[in-house]
Amino acid sequence: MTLDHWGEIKERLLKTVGQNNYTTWIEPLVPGAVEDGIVTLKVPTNFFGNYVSQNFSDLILHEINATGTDATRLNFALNQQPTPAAEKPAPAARQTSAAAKPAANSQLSTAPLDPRFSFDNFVVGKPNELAHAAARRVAEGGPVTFNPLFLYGGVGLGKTHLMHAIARELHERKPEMNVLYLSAEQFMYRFVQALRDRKMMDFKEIFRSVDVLMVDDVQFIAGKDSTQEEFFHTFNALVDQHKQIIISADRAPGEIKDLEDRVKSRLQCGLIVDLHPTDYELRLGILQSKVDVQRKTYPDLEVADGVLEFLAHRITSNVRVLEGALTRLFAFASLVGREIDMGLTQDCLADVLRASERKISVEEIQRKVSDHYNIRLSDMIGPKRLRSYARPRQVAMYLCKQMTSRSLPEIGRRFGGRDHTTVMHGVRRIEELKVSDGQIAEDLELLRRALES
Ligand SMILES: Nc1ncnc2c1ncn2[C@@H]1O[C@H](COP(=O)(O)OP(=O)(O)OP(=O)(O)O)[C@@H](O)[C@H]1O
Repeated sequence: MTLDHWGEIKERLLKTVGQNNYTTWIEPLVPGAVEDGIVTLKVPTNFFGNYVSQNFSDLILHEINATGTDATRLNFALNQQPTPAAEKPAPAARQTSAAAKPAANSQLSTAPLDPRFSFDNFVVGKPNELAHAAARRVAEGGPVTFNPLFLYGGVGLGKTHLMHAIARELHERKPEMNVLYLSAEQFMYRFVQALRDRKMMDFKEIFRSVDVLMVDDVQFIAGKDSTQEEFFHTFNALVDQHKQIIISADRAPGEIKDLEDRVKSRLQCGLIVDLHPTDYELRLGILQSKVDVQRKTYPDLEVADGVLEFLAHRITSNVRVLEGALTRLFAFASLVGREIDMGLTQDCLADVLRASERKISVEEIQRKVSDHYNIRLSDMIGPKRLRSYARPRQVAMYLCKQMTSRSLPEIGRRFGGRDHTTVMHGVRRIEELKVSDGQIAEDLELLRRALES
């Protein structure tokens, strides 16, 4: 039996996966036989089949069933005859490797680029300005000055956004360049696949033929010895040829556990830049820019004064959460036909607000800070005015002000019943020192990370 309604199934998938994913991953599929609930789909390469299987098989199964065929499982088989769709490189591949060398081009597929992730809609503020500037520089595609560019930062702070923006910009400026963007997980996956299919020569050729290699979330290969080894060789081969490498991770190379020293030291050779946790101004800027995007879908919805400021103040965890909150707010407001004001925000985002409230407590901050400076908690909170206690105390007050929604008097109360002016003085002092004293800036950064992890 063959699969009926493939056209309709594809149309439904287009709606769920979006145009980009559709053209790259769904369009080239060719329906085959249906036997005992197993639907065969023909795919142009093994890699392609595995990617679709991992990412879209549930959806595809769902849509097949929705159009009346009883299907329990998908089977991906190599398509022996090239299909019109498979003959063309997938758009995502074209996006980043328009003029790839012929030998590599037929095999070079790259992770799809998210159309929302461009430099135009990346909001720049103090915490990310360096990372942004470095990303812009490599996106010019000029001579390689630092190799690799290593971007790191906590969850949801824009690493993937910047990586996609670089790939996109490189493609636009230098379409002849062969740019390969993929996650470290995909790197490993393709490596393992090549080993299994005895295609290591092809694998090496593909990876060594790129002009720019971009690997997202490199911490993923920690502890995976043979993948690390292959990554190391790929890395060296490309650096020797003066090809640009761009890497992202959730922490600095030296802090990635179970990463071989030689890989660490390679990663440390270039420029390492850090996406710092967002500050209030950046969060507000991001919210404003995301409101402009939402307005395209909901032109009639107004956001009352104070709502964005409130969100920027309260949701400090990461940009993804902030973005999700705003999307939910617009969808909810349009459903219930209400204006987006503080009342609606509180109703609609109660869970998010509670979670971010719960996230970091004054006590946690006090504990982390006293551990960090190796002093007793009671000394930090107590009355002693020795500098070795007073400075950590001010650091802790500063972090409480920044990372919790507690007021100055409340913070004062929890620091041994101090007055709010003492807290204010402490916060100001740390703000000054943050600029003039590298050690304090570093301490704050480490503490903030530890608290947010
Ligand atoms: N400065 C920014 N301007 C606009 N949007 C941003 C900014 N920073 C992050 N975002 C948005 O936040 C979301 C999360 O960003 P992204 O996926 O790049 O995070 P990440 O650092 O790669 O996180 P993860 O560690 O989970 O992989 C994305 O939708 C991204 O567009």
